[in-house]
Amino acid sequence: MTAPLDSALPDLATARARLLELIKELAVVHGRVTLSSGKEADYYIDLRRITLHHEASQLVGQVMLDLVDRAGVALEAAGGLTMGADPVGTAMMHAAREAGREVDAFVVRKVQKSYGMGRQVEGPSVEGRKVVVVEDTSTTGGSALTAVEGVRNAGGNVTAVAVIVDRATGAKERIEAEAGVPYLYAFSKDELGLD
Ligand SMILES: O=P(O)(O)OC[C@H]1O[C@H](OP(=O)(O)OP(=O)(O)O)[C@H](O)[C@@H]1O
Ligand SMILES: O=C(O)c1cc(=O)[nH]c(=O)[nH]1
Repeated sequence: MTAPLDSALPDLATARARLLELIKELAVVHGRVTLSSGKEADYYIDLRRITLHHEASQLVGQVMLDLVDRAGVALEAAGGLTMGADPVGTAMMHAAREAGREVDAFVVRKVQKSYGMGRQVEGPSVEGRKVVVVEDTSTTGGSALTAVEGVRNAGGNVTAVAVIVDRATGAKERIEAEAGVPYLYAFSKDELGLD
């Protein structure tokens, strides 16, 4: 018989340290790579290997919810541009639920659906609600800004953009200037030992 998993959440310092360790071990890929923006870089942080990982996913939820709370940002829903953002939003939703809070997740489609409900933002309605737009990582900030626009078009009140890893390539400055909301990140590229 398999021993039951210990479902108790680690404290935040432990969660953060373990998540950093897992990101370094599993997500950082060195080598020349083309990015979403078409730019080239010498490393890639494949955070899907983290957000869809059996242990790391729970840590992502805890750490990202804490990031938003520490910044004093209100949230009733979390999500962003599919697909990198999708498991980040759902992890935060589950972490909030563990803490007895009600936070929904949502998904912003890259293109508005042309049939069915014809929505770009899927999930419980964000209309009139405080929404944090999330990302796994940001480079130019373009994906997060697309999500902000989609949420605003759906009537949501964007309170912040929050990402797991910031690559320090101008996303913070661009998002804060163009969207007019704070840009938060859980880990800097320096913490990952990247230059
Ligand atoms: O700040 P940006 O320049 O927009 O780049 C960051 C985006 O790139 C990646 O997604 P990608 O576009 O590869 O799509 P995916 O989420 O569907 O994998 C990542 O998940 C971010 O969404
Ligand atoms: O800019 C991107 O496309 C990008 C960078 C990165 O480090 N990781 C990722 O998933 N996308």
